Amino acid sequence: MKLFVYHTPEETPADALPDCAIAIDVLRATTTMAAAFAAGAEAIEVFSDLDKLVQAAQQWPSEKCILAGERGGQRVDGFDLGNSPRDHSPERTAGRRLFMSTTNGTRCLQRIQAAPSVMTAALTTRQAVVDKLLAKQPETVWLVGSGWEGTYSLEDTVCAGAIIHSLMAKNNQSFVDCTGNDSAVAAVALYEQWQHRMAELMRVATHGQRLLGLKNTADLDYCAQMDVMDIVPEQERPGVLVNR
Ligand SMILES: O=C(O)[C@H](CS(=O)(=O)O)OP(=O)(O)O
Ligand SMILES: [Mg+2]
Repeated sequence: MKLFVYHTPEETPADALPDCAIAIDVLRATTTMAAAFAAGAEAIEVFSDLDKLVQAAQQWPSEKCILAGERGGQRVDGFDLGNSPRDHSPERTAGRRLFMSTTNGTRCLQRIQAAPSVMTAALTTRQAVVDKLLAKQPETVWLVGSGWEGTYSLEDTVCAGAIIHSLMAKNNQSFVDCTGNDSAVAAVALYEQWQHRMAELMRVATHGQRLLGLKNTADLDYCAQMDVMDIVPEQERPGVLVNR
């Protein structure tokens, strides 16, 4: 298995696809997706266009649907939820279908949706993702950070590094065996530097500072947790994720 890290969706090669592509948006879309599945969501449909999202949701009984939309870090007016993992509970989410749009995570999933296998990862689900990769053994894996509006986000790359770090340890492999590009090596170094200080890293990261500006420290601490959920959202068809 060779792992390639791309800091943003825009960095991925236009003329190639891996066997498995993994979207990472630690703050907060892929952390929130895992939280929704942990609370019993039936599926998550992702959209970049809010009008299309509303039209798709109208095809379902309203009691089955949750409209989850975020712009500028805040809930979209008229939507049920924004993009907080703490919004999800079995009472609110179990058996329901999320129709979701966020600033960066949605764009990342759309960029990789043609890959034969597509998953999402977060720090909360790092070990579950590693175990899934060990079971599936894809030859090539892209770990794609969602970044922020086309620029690099520290927390996404540290999550990519955490995944590679664990895979190398479990397989007893060297960097040469496991990493496919220089960004993968750098991501592991970043993880090794911060692995015991994830909550601090969230506060150093510009994305974390944006959320702090919105007085959202609780989401930062939630998203900084490592290996707390045995959930791996996987693409069933383009734009639709399920928890198999
Ligand atoms: O809701 C989020 O955390 C971000 C938007 S912002 O950076 O806070 O404005 O969206 P995401 O798609 O999860 O990066
Ligand atoms: Mg983000």
